[in-house]
Amino acid sequence: MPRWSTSPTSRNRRASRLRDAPYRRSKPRRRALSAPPATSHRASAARVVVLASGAGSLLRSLVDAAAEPDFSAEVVGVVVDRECPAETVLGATRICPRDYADRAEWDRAITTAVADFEPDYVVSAGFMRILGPTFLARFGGRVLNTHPALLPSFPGAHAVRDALAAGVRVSGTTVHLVDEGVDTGPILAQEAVPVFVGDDESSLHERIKIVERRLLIEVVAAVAARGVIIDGRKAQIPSD
Ligand SMILES: Nc1nc2c(c(=O)[nH]1)N[C@@H](CN(C=O)c1ccc(C(=O)N[C@@H](CCC(=O)O)C(=O)O)cc1)CN2
Ligand SMILES: NCC(=O)N[C@@H]1O[C@H](COP(=O)([O-])[O-])[C@@H](O)[C@H]1O
Repeated sequence: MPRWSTSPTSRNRRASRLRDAPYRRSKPRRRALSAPPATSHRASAARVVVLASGAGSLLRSLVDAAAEPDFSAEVVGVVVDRECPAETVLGATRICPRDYADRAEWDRAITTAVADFEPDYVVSAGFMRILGPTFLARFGGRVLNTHPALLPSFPGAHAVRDALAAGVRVSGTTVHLVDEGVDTGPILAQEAVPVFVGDDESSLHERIKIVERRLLIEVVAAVAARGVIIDGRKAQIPSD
């Protein structure tokens, strides 16, 4: 499987190469997306933009992990869709509020806002808005999302509430690539989290977030360092 590795070049050439890389197919049904080295403050670190909408605890964990000199990714920007605590985690932050004329216009606006940071990857960490076709055409194959349930169970905006309502004894967290569906993209990693008697949405969600913060950092580090091989509905991070 050919792997596209790109040597650090000018940002413009890199941005256009990144736009093309995810869509070149080496053979039917398989796409390989290498971890393009980024021309950033740390020559080898992949550039990551994080999307958030809420408390931003996962964002904070990722920013703290990426501050370590040997971490394979660097958080270069944050984009939020509303005023929220996540807005204050990193200096380089843009707000893309939902008050555009329609969803297509909002989709174009957030695509531009993210593209301005020239990311290699985008991480949705508590981002509560469905990304549209313009965004996915630009960053498809390079957008990760963390979801507080074991997909395909309990997709959507209220996963923890829905899992409790279903009476499950085990829930968990999923890190997946984002596609045009809602939480339907290829799964990269999952981890189970027990549901305790007496749990409410807050207690269970906090227990899930403890696992999420670690798993998201592990997956972002691995993808940034080794890329992702996408094979139809499945995705695999090559081993070391
Ligand atoms: N194209 C995609 N975009 C996003 C995905 C995805 O899988 N595909 N995941 C979400 C994150 N997410 C679950 O992990 C999620 C967030 C929000 C919703 C949703 O229904 N949003 C509503 C608004 C809900 C609200 O404001 O409370 C909406 O967009 O109309 C579903 C799943 C990130 N983006
Ligand atoms: N469907 C999307 C969704 O529910 N995402 C969830 O929002 C939380 C954000 O926490 P944070 O704001 O503390 O980082 C996380 O648990 C994340 O999985």
